[in-house]
Amino acid sequence: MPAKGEAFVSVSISAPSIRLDRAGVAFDGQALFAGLDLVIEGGRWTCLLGPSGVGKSTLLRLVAGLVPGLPGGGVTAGDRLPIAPRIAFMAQQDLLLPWLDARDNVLLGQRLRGERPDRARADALLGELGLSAAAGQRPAALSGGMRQRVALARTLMEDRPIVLMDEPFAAVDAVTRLRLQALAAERLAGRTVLLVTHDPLEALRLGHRVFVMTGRPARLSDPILPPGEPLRAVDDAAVLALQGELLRRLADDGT
Ligand SMILES: Nc1ncnc2c1ncn2[C@@H]1O[C@H](COP(=O)(O)OP(=O)(O)OP(=O)(O)O)[C@@H](O)[C@H]1O
Repeated sequence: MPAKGEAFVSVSISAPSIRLDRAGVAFDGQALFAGLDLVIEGGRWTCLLGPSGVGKSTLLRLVAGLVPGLPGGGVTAGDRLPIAPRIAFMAQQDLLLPWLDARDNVLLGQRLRGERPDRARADALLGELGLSAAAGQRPAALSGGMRQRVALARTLMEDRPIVLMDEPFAAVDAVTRLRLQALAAERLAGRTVLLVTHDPLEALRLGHRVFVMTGRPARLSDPILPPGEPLRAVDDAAVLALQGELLRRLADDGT
C-alpha cells in the first residue's frame, strides 16, 4: 500500500549516480577548486556545506553544465547518459513569475517546452502540498513559505531523476523550513539530490551523506554519514552532536 502522496514519486525513475573526477573551476585565472573527486550517489541525498564564497553553488552549476570545468576534469553520470536534460533545479529565490498564478508557475516548464500543460497534475501536486486554495493566486498574494512550496511543486512537476537544490529553504522562517524539508524528503525520495545549504541541521536531517567544502582552492571533507535514514528528527541526539561538530568545523575554517 503506497504511503499518502507516493503517487508522485515515479517508481520507474532511474536516478543515476554522478561522478566528479578531478573536477575544477577557475574564475579570472584563480582556481575556486581543482582536482576535486566526488561521487554523488544515485537515488540518495548528498548535502554540501561550506562557508559563503567557497564555491558550493559553482560546484552545483558545474554538475548542471552551466559553468565550464577546468581541462582534465570531468562530470559524468554513472549510466553515461547526458546529465543536463535530467535535472530539475530549485533555488533560494523561488523564481516564480509574478504575472502568473501558482498553477501556471507550476506549468511553466511544460509551457516553455511547448508541451500540452497538464493542469490536472499541477492541481494535484498543489493539493498534495496544501496549496489548492492558492492555485489561482499570484506570488505577491502568497507568503514566502507558500511561494517556496509552489517552487517545490514546480520542481516535482518536472519529474526529473536528478534534483539540484541551492539553499532552497534559506529564505523562510525556521518552522516553515522544517516543514518544507519534510515535504522535500518525502517527495524527492529515490532521486539523486544534491543540496547546497548553509545549515548543518538541514544537511543532517536530509542527507545520506554530508560533505564540508572549505579553503581556496576548496577541498571536500570525507563524507559524514549521519546515523539512520532521512528525514531525521531535529532533536535526535546524534544529529545534534554532529551539528555541533559541523558548526565548529565551519567556524574554524579560515576561508
Ligand atoms: N561567473 C562568475 N564569474 C566570476 N566569479 C564568480 C562567478 N561565479 C561565482 N564567482 C565567484 O566564485 C566564488 C564562489 O561563489 P559561489 O557562489 O560558488 O560560492 P558559495 O559557496 O555558493 O557561496 P554562498 O554560500 O555565499 O552562496 C565567489 O567569490 C564568487 O564571487
